[in-house]
Amino acid sequence: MLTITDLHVSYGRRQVLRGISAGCGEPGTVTGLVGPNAAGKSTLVKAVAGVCPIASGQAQVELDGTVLKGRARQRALGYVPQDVLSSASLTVFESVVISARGAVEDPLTASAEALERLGIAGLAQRSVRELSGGQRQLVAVAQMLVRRPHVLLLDEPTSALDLRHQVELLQLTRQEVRERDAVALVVLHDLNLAARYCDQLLVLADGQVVEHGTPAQVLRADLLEQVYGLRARVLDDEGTPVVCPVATTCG
Ligand SMILES: Nc1ncnc2c1ncn2[C@@H]1O[C@H](COP(=O)(O)OP(=O)(O)OP(=O)(O)O)[C@@H](O)[C@H]1O
Repeated sequence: MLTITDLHVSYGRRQVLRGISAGCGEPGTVTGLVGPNAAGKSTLVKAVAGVCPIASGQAQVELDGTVLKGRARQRALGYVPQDVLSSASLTVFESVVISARGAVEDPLTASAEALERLGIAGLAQRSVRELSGGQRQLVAVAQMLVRRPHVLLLDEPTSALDLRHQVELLQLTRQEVRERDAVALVVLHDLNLAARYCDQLLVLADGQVVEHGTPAQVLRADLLEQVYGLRARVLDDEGTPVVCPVATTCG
């Protein structure tokens, strides 16, 4: 379980997160973190991942009734940052094995399995440096998944992927958390993918939570207008909301 309580984060004197509180779902669920540019989504994920200092409040990770601290907390977290830059002169397989070390019993087998699950086993012997943006993004997810974290933190994991790979990655994320009773917090800009593959959505704007609920509860025309300044119709596809922007004079 991941529980965020009254979390404040500042960059210098600039307050970016202003009292975020949210429980990120029951075990086995995916929470989509959505909202406009500069809302504070990446900052929230970084604060939970422990890579950006928290001014006040907390992001508590609980496993089997115990609140995790220190190294145990870090081990339970898996983080894929927004920019997966790598200049490492490693092969894909080596980079995943290094990530797996210390986290799983058999890093070689676990790494091969992770690459297989992501459909990138064919890249195993390629140099990470030579990969395309989308391939690199999938390798970064493999490096995270291979550690079998309890809390998966993915910051725009689909930004470089084609539609098929976006769908497959989100399906895999959902399958992974369900199989292992883990939780995932996933930053997404595509509201229709978020609606389809997330159990709940947390909407941030200007460093605060605007709405939190199931996709059908959250994705309403009035909310889209309020948060994004976007006129849209929201259709219903057998219980899943589908956002259709209304054409403006320039569109
Ligand atoms: N390292 C930093 N130093 C100073 N300000 C920062 C830093 N990182 C982010 N910010 C500022 O914090 C605010 C929130 O940024 P953040 O990246 O968390 O937003 P976001 O919701 O993830 O945006 P996007 O959807 O555009 O990726 C922005 O105003 C940004 O300029």
